[in-house]
Amino acid sequence: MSNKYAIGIDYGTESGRAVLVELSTGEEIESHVTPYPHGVIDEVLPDSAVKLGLNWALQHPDDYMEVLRRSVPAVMKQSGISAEDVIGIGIDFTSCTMLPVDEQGTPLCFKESLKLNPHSWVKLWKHHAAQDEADLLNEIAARRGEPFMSRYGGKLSSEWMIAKIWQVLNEAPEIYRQTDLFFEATDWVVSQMTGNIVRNSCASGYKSIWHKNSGYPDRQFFSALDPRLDNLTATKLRGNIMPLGTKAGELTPEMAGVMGLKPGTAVAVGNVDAHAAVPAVGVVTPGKLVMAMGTSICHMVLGTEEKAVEGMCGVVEDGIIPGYYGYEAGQSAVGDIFAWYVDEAVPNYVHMLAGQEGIHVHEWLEKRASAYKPGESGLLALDWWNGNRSILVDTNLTGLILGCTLQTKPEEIYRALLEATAFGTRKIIDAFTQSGVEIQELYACGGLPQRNKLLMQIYADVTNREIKVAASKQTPAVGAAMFGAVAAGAERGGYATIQEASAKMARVLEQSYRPIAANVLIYEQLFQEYSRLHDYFGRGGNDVMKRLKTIKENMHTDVHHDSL
Ligand SMILES: Nc1ncnc2c1ncn2[C@@H]1O[C@H](COP(=O)(O)OP(=O)(O)O)[C@@H](O)[C@H]1O
Ligand SMILES: O=C(CO)[C@@H](O)[C@@H](O)COP(=O)(O)O
Repeated sequence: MSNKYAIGIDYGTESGRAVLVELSTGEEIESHVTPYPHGVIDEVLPDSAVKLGLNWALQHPDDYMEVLRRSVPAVMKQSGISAEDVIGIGIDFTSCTMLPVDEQGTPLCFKESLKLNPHSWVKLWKHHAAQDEADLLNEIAARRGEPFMSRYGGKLSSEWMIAKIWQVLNEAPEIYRQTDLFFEATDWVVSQMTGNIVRNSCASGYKSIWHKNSGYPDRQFFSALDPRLDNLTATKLRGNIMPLGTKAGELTPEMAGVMGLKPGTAVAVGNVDAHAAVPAVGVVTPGKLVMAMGTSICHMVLGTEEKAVEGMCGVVEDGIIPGYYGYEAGQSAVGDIFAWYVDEAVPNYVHMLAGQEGIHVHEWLEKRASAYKPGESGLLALDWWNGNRSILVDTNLTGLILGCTLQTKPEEIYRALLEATAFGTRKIIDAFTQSGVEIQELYACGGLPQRNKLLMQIYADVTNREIKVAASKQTPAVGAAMFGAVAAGAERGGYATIQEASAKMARVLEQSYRPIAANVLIYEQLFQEYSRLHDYFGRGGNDVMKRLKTIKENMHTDVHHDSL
């Protein structure tokens, strides 16, 4: 029998990437990246003068289709393999990235009459404008003693589905009324490929308060939020919810033509980006924390029991690997913080020197920052540039750098920012282990681990744990391809289970990062200081960050009104 292949597509924040993977070894034959033509829409709606509010982040649904139109034919062409031998497709996506569609599955923002309404567009995972709804949801759920709250670390994020839907209802009831379904973007793309409406258990579990045994919360809960949401789950969230690895359907002839593949190719149910990465680094058992490190970090670990962990994003049975409870926590900004610093705050001379050395500013800063010992700069930062997802679950928190003097150098600030994100991860690890979810080893994947060695050494030192690094630079896409192979099934040359696929296809680099004892000691001291700042600013000791944000929002509203 000829070699068989699957295609995995990873839909990130800025781009979608397709990889073509050989199934017996996991070898990545070809990959192709399509940057989203419209990128992240956070200022003005496309082709319009409609300005977006603070904390908005939207996307264009056609950008996702563009990835299918460009990247899939590209990997097929580059590889020269026959479409007959591609037996499965899997996709993974940022989440909760959601959109409203009509009865035909057409996104409402494609309609002339609705396209100027920001609520008709895709709300990206990092859309943070539903915080009021999230706060109220948490208050009402706590008052009612809703049992599901313990599965979500005691608080639901404004990034998740119900807060986002409620914001649509509050601010654009006409869009809510015209919405037939609210979709996770991953499920919408699968529906476009197969013609079937199938939701995936992973995104539904983590982001939409769905539970394998008890389903969604009852109608009384939704009525208590808002009587207009009473029947939400039976109407606008309806649809079969299927476990990961299930075949959602087969590629339609039309989409097969667009993608250069065969009609009938198996398509797996959608998945969440970070979660797809777990089997792709070979993690199918408990005790191993997988960190998907990119724009943000998602932390995933498996367990055999359901435990309550402060501030986790969720624990979902079968949510990552069938047969286990999958735990997820996360930091809403990591690479994004470093990007902010490089783009917005690094002095011009650094850009010039990096240019003269022919290296990227990140590399220049990393090189210089590596010359410092932990603690040597006297700086400490709080990594809340995009709020705090875990463990405080509060998007109203903001960033902080402490200890600057007239001598402070850009590379010292860069190092303090790297360290701050490592302390954020350490907080998450401590929350898990203190609640009885074991973590012995760390695995890292995503865009950061192979780009920044200093960052990885700092993480090993701050967490005092060895970190293994994924061999692939496209780990979620490889994981998605594995699920595509499982959807195709063993009889067609794929795999019967994700565990089998992982055993054959997963790969990590030989070189790992081990903690350096001297650094561990200093970082322990710095972490104690970080924890004091964390609690002071994050747990009500001083709500200055929130007061500043309120003043800013009020000023923004005034300025906006003045300019009308
Ligand atoms: N050398 C580097 N050191 C630290 N961060 C980097 C470096 N190069 C890129 N980044 C950051 O990595 C992030 C992109 O990560 P990636 O995993 O590729 O994307 P995504 O999170 O969208 O999947 C960006 O936020 C970027 O600023
Ligand atoms: O929240 C999740 C997964 O649960 C992510 O999709 C979100 O943090 C975005 O991830 P990226 O940093 O774009 O890889």
